[in-house]
Amino acid sequence: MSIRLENIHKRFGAFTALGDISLEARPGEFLALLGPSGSGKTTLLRIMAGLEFPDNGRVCFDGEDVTGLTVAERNVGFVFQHYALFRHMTVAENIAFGLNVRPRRQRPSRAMIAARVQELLDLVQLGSLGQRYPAQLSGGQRQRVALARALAVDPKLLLLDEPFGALDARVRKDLRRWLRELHDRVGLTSIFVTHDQEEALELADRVVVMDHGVIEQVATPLHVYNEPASAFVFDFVGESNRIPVQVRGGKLFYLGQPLDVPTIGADGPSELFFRPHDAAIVKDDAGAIPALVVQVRPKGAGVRVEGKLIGIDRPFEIDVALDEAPEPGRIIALKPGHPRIFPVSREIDG
Ligand SMILES: Nc1ncnc2c1ncn2[C@@H]1O[C@H](COP(=O)(O)OP(=O)(O)OP(=O)(O)O)[C@@H](O)[C@H]1O
Repeated sequence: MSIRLENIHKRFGAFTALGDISLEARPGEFLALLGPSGSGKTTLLRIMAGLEFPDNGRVCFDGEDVTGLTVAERNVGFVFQHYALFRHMTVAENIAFGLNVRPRRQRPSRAMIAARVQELLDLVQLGSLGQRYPAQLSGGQRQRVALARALAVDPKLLLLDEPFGALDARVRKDLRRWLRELHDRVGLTSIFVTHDQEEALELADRVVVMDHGVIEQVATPLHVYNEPASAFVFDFVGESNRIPVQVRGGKLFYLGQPLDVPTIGADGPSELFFRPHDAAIVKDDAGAIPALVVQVRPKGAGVRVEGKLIGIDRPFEIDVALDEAPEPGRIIALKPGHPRIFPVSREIDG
């Protein structure tokens, strides 16, 4: 199923939670809504589910306008972090819930429901735990039951709001992979809310980066990481160093000195961004950025060098090979690789 949002606006009193959101998820796609707390991710997901209604705009499923339909009429599956399992019901009863509450004429027979529950238990790899109660399961197992419950009604669209938020890092990572496989196997269209960039980049076909109720960028994980559309996206989707610079006549200046960095962009105050693993320590300090090394720590096969930029007292982090590790206390010359330059804007000031 495809889902299309057209010019969605949502206000809570005088506060605009969603500006003007237009977005499309293709059939079978796995989309991640990524953004900081309060950026409007959950509100957007609730609007798709039919738990919240927009002030303006349309929600279409497979081209059909469903904006006015309730959650019960939309047949979507959803898993919310705080949408807990029913404690007084067994795992099997929890999974069967959505089928059992159907009006009599639409309800499958008891035997069919039991068979469907077993099929879902097998799918989420909890085959023999149907008679347990939620309190007798681990957090990760509970979230898998919540997923099975969401899938019981055969939704074409699965909406997930930080479903693994409360779990520890290891379990989270395993469940993430498992969820992606499940999505592919069942042939769903899934939309996943997270504020964790690693989760979004690892799971999604495309990432929707949101801030202050608007979409900053929609692109594949590789594209948002390597070609971020704004300073906000650069900062939010990975580790970054940001340095205040001036663009003048196609050249870049840092504290009045020219930097040996290719520049495209309009004249004016700007910020230079680069990732820690894209920087090098160079011998020649002409055109480079002087920095004081404070700490050197192991990182992967190399080291993470941390310290302060000389002249502006701003921290930096770069990753270099072990045999290039500088001594703490030394002054080095930094050369950014794959730099991006953005004019100074609201996000950077903020
Ligand atoms: N029912 C409501 N009444 C008033 N304001 C609301 C309501 N629901 C959400 N908001 C506000 O709308 C904004 C967006 O909230 P939303 O929950 O969509 O953000 P989010 O990106 O999902 O954040 P988080 O990651 O913290 O869950 C927030 O500033 C929030 O306080």
